[in-house]
Amino acid sequence: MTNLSAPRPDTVVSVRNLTKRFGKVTAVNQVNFDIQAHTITGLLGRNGAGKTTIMQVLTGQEFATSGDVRVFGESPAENARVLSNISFIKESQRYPDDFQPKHVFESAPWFFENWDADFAAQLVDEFRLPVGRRIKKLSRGQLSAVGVIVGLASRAPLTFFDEPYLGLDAVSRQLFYDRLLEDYAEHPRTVVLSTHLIDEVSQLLEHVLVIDQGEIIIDQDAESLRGSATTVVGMRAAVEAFVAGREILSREGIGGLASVTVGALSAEDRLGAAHAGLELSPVSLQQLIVRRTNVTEKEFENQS
Ligand SMILES: Nc1ncnc2c1ncn2[C@@H]1O[C@H](COP(=O)(O)OP(=O)(O)OP(=O)(O)O)[C@@H](O)[C@H]1O
Repeated sequence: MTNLSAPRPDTVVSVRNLTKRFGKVTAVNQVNFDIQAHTITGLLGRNGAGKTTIMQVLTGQEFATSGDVRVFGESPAENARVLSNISFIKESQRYPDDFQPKHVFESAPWFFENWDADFAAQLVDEFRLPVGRRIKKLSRGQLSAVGVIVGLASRAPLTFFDEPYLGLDAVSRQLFYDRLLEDYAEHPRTVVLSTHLIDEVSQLLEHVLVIDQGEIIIDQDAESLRGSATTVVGMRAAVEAFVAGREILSREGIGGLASVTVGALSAEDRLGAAHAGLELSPVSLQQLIVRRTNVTEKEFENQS
């Protein structure tokens, strides 16, 4: 998919021809990509696409079937030096019986040398997390908050969030996005975020990796991806004249009005559209990805 040869010097993750099979299931098939230092990358895709499997291989929790995976220039498998620089936050995290959130936060400095206890305490307040309650008794959202707090306050040089906020309400999710962005600006690090809530995180993402059926189908800067399609709306005849000869991604219309989504437009194209009395609107990242993964938006929302 990408122009892959030798990784750039600021490459934190480098994946070459990665295949991971579970018995007869090929979860990840000949995948190639790099992740650059100090970026926030969205790892996106439908259910069962292979996102978690990729993160498990990158964090040394699963072995690759074949291919080469480098994290900070080394194989992550059974590599304590690499793993001490990684924080992997996932919904299925298990804690010892009888553990309370405060025990998690007290033991975190053992694992994360950049752990910021004050930041963790601030987040506990903001997420209203009952730190003295047994983890087993926490609500789903409170359990997610434990993971999110660990992921943020650990300030690991490489942090993976795998659907970290299942159960978090809209206010708490916004809090997570805000704190992530603020803290990332102050303490730059490399973050990989796997999510179905694409539009919610869209503004956070600098790079987008989309995986579909075990293969990378998009590996692109978020900015250029956003600019890769535009919807043109106006009187049918004017719209049709404007889009003639262009790549058409979708087309809708009602009466004399038409709405057509086309590929990237130049500044000159945009001026031309304005002169023709046409309205241009950006296509959301979610819509773009849904189109490329070939499902209807309804189907996508149902599985999110
Ligand atoms: N331990 C396993 N044994 C057998 N199959 C597995 C195993 N782990 C994952 N798979 C399969 O590999 C594929 C990729 O799974 P993975 O969990 O990586 O997807 P995902 O993109 O994270 O999905 P979701 O968005 O639903 O979490 C799926 O078809 C899944 O059923």
